Amino acid sequence: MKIATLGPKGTYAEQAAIIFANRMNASLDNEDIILTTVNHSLRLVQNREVDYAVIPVENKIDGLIGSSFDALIEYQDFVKVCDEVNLPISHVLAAKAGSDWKKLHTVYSHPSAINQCLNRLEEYFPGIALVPVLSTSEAAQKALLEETAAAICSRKTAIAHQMILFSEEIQDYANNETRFFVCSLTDGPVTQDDRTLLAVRYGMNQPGQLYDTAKFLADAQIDLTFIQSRPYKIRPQEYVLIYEFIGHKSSPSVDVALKNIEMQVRAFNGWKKILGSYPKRKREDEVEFA
Ligand SMILES: O=C(O)C(=O)Cc1ccccc1
Repeated sequence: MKIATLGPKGTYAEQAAIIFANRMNASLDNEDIILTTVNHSLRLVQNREVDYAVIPVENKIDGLIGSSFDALIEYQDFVKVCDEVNLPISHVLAAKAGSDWKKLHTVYSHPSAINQCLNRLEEYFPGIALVPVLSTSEAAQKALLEETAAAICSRKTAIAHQMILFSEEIQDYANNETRFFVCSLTDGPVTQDDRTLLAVRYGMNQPGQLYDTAKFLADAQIDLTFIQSRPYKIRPQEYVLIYEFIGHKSSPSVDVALKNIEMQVRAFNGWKKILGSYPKRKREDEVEFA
């Protein structure tokens, strides 16, 4: 099995990919994990160069990771969400061995990780420069090159680089966790505890469009888990709406709602795309081993 995910080595996404491979009883060698960007991971699935992509989509403190949803919309013709991993997250603030926290000037991390620690960082290090990079492990690599920089990353990654820990559990709220989507060329199987992700573009604007979609779901007794809007990047102040709800796309009640939504959006030259159906999973530290 080959899996593409966010790199370089040492990201939380890599941990999620390994957890998913274990769940599938697949053995992974180092070369079976391709460490790259979120967009490129999905492209590798589309081109059949890997079986799965694992991408971060939602953090308990910082919320939905918009750029990952944009990538799912971009690749939706071929790539579907088929599973998820809910990973407990605990960040450290780490720096090159020998650095002095009193001289700290810059903190690098993934933008979501920075947001998860914003209050603490402002309290402990007022005026510090917060610099976003593509991942927490890239942040660690950057911090190692500077005497006055630190990274927000996992404890494991900091230890692997022999860094010193200025602070552990640096996130603003306890019991932090991030949800990752697993993506492949097909949706997940029906498990009776599934969710579906739907993207809707309404086309011509009409009052009550969001209400009508929500009503089709409500009429079919479908429970919404979130609605998110993303910019429709080719026209200013226009949006793609993303709905996540309980139920597999192949269940009869979801099918009825989706057919109604299809008629609704077609009437105004809009579109609807199913981004995938996938089992709802427990947080990994609550999973019981057989
Ligand atoms: O940068 C990482 O390590 C990622 O996997 C993305 C991310 C960043 C912050 C919290 C969870 C996941």
